[in-house]
Amino acid sequence: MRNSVIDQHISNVYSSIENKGIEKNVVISSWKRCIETFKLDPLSRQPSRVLTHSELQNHTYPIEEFITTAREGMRTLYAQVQALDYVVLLCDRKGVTVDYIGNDRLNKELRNSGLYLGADWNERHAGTCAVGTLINEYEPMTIHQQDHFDIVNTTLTCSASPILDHDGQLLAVLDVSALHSPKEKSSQHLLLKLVQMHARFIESAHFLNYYREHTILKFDINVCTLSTNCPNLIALDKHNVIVGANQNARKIMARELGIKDITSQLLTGFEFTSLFELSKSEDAASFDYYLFKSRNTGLSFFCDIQAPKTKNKRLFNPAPNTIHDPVNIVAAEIDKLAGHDPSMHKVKQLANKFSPTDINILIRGETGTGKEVLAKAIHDSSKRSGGPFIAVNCAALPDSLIESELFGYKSGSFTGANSKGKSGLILAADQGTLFLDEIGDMPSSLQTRLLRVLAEKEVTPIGSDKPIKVNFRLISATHQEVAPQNIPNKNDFRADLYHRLNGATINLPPLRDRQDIYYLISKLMSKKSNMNLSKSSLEVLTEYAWPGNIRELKNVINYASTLCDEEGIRSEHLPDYVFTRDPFIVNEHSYSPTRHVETLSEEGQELLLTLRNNNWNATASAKKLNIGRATLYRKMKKFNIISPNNTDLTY
Ligand SMILES: Nc1ncnc2c1ncn2[C@@H]1O[C@H](COP(=O)(O)OP(=O)(O)OP(=O)(O)O)[C@@H](O)[C@H]1O
Repeated sequence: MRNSVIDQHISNVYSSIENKGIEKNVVISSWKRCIETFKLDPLSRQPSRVLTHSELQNHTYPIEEFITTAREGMRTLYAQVQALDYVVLLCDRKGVTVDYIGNDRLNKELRNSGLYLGADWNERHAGTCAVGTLINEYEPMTIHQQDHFDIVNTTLTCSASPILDHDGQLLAVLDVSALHSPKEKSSQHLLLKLVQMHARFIESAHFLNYYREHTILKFDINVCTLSTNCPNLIALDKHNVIVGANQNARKIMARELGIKDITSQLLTGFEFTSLFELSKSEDAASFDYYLFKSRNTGLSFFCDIQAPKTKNKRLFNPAPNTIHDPVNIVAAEIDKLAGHDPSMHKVKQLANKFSPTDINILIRGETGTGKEVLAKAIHDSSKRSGGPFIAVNCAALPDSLIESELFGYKSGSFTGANSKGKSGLILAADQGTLFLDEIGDMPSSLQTRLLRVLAEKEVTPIGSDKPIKVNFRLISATHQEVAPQNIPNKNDFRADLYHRLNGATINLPPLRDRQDIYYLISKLMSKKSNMNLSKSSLEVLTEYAWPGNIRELKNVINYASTLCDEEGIRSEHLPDYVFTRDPFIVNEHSYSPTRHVETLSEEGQELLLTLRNNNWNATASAKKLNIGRATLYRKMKKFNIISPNNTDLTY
């Protein structure tokens, strides 16, 4: 940056805070705070403060469900500003970026400038900036280029709007920012309006989600807004007592009651009919709606009544779509697979895109990451959902049975066969979806047969010469690398079959890389009534590496909920091994093979548990198992068990 620009900025900052006569504005008040309260230096060139993964989780956990709700609004906003290279940030009430949508192409620059997930935009660290200054001033604002306090931020432009909760308190901040923009601040005027509008959408979505188990009155003077983005919302309990109202409805009620403070608790607890008179509309154009009239001011409103949703149906579903964006709406079956996590967001987008098609999908991911659950969600949201979903684990079937199980056989075709014959699992999937798990374990002779079925769309049972037409969608899964070009020495997976299976690939992230573990825990715990999880046990579960992924998490939740009392799960109810930070050496560059105790055979489980109980000491473990050390190593290799420290046990 040129020296003259820097000098000008510094002189502006210091002269304006000293100039008593100058008109007070939010930027100058903020500069003053930065110097006098936060003791910041505009020349410090502080790199942006970015939280670590676990620090960030402390900010995302408490508002996990809200983040999921806000996502839809962020996406619609991003769709409108993307072409101009703006990014969308959602920050919590402390200024930490808890969600982010931006252009991958500019990733490095955006990260360096703090326009990224985990960046802390609190004024205390970042100086004057739209998010941080809004948190202090409580009003929508644009902080443009030289308005920023720290010299490193003076090329940015940021426009932010508050998102308030149903008590009128600051819940989050929605922001759009860009690395470069025209010099004039007025160029950002429309962007600020856009951000404010989307902040209101998100507030409404959050309100509707929060009060989903209550009756909700959507009302307005204008009948047209009732079915889209209704500005006024009131929630009633089953006795018609007002339990919540959004900002606009609070203003209307405050007028009605003659109360000035719209954040006041006084605005709830009234029986609705003591304030308003409700009747059915007689106007033909709006006969679907009710009318209500205020008893004091005489104002009339059209009203739509939304009945309470049942608990189970809505729990953890994102907010109802107050924002209409048909292209981006993710099918509910797919959406509920994950909470707020960037890589699962991509998975959901891909699954949503491919589910209506008949493209063959290959799902890759470590054991227990939810490959079958994803395949079922794709099936359930596809046009084949009325048909069968047939799941076959190729690794679990012995080679001798897999052919007859899959392709079926004619009566008397081989010794031991059922005398009536069997139609086979491929035919059972007719009109539905066939899910072939562990496809990498399919014997090579059967790969050729499967390829033929896929190419000709007909199956010939063993012992028959009559092919039968079959119509199914194939989803396959693997925890290992099957792409032929990536395994030059492994020629037993046919390249032509690989290409046929892999119309599209979806990579499922391992649980240790996901940011929505809290969502998954809540989801798994919601099946147990009134179950709580203490903060310390949540921290333990967050730090653990989860080699067995969601399957292991599910087992741990089941284990702990069996041991715990009515107060819920505390650390002492968790199994010992989750306190180990690094239970296995996990190779991040390949699909790690089965290493989790529950996924091993009985022999493997015994071996793993003995090693764990003997602190991975080879001599002690071998002695306990009554085998030699060489046999111990051989067995470890067989079951792919690797010591956490990998030094005392080498092969
Ligand atoms: N999104 C999810 N929400 C809740 N439970 C899940 C989710 N995904 C997976 N699970 C649970 O985790 C377990 C493992 O899931 P699944 O069988 O789909 O994994 P997988 O990757 O196919 O495993 P494998 O590779 O061993 O076949 C199951 O009990 C499943 O119910």
